[in-house]
Amino acid sequence: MGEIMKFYDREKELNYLKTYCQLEPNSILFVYGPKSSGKSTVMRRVIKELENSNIVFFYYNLRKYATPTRDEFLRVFFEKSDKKYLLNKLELNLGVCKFGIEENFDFNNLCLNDVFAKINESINAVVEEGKKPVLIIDELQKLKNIYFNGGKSLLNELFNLFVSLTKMEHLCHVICLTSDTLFIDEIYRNSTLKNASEYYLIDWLRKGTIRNILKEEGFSEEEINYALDYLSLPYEISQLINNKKLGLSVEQTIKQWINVEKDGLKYLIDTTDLDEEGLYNVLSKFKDKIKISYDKEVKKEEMKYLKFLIENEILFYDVINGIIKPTSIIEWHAIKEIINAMQ
Ligand SMILES: Nc1ncnc2c1ncn2[C@@H]1O[C@H](COP(=O)(O)OP(=O)(O)OP(=O)(O)O)[C@@H](O)[C@H]1O
Repeated sequence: MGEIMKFYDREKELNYLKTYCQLEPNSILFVYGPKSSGKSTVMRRVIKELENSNIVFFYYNLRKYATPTRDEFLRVFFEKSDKKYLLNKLELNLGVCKFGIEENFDFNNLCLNDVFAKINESINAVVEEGKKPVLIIDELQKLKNIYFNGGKSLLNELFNLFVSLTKMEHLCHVICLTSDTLFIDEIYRNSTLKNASEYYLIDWLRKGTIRNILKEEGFSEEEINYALDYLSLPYEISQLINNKKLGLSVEQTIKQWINVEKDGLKYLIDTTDLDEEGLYNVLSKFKDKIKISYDKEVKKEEMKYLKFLIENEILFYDVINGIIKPTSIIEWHAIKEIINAMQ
């Protein structure tokens, strides 16, 4: 699917990530950003554009799994084979790899040390062939609740392994993608990862980019100027183009989107146990501005409301830059309409 679709300009992000993959591994990279900002799409594009380089990508996409169990994790990450690494059949059109594990390996009796030894062997096999291994995990936070014998948390142990592969041994890049920003917040405060990780934000599309795309797609100057006040995410552009073909005006499409978000937000407020006033107060912070500073504008007692809105993907919390904003500009307009209706 992704391959037929148009890819909208992400020049800066592509260059950053492509260059990053070719530098010596030194830290774990966390790629984060608002919901649907295009993190996976950019990453997959990076892999495609580097397909003829000497990089071997181990790419795992956990998006497809609700919450993987320990067994599912093992089956996603490893495949029985006499090779140390082999093509990942779940991602055939990307030409990425997966760790190999001996035929007689007993998945049921694996301990974490065995798992990590296997990962190390695969990565070293790549290095010995004179190639560069890069490990990418999309939606890493889904491994959060997996435990191995002795109650060891898979994710915590993985972080230790990742620090060793990158910062200590400089063997392999580790790139983790997530749109769960409360998870990024946890990671940011995790002591194992202090001074061992970097963060890269894939944010909304820039206005200039959106303008160029709409121009190329034959939208009028008037339509473009209208749309620029509302669009921020790549899929909104594709949908706007489709809707135009289907006879809907730019204005109609955008009004519908805002209504959908408004409805969703109202439902959320109506069905939560949190008190409405607290929620509205927090939402009111966005009345006249699109982003707020976590340091300066959030009081301790407001945190539970903010957390609720972040968990439900109404707001996006960028811990690295210390700001909170709606997940999209459409969402911002929905929030403003809800606050205005209150008064
Ligand atoms: N640069 C782009 N050009 C065209 N379409 C894009 C681009 N980036 C993203 N999209 C489209 O936007 C949608 C969301 O993209 P994607 O899944 O990559 O976002 P994400 O940030 O990884 O999402 P999530 O928040 O779910 O992790 C997809 O339908 C994708 O095809």
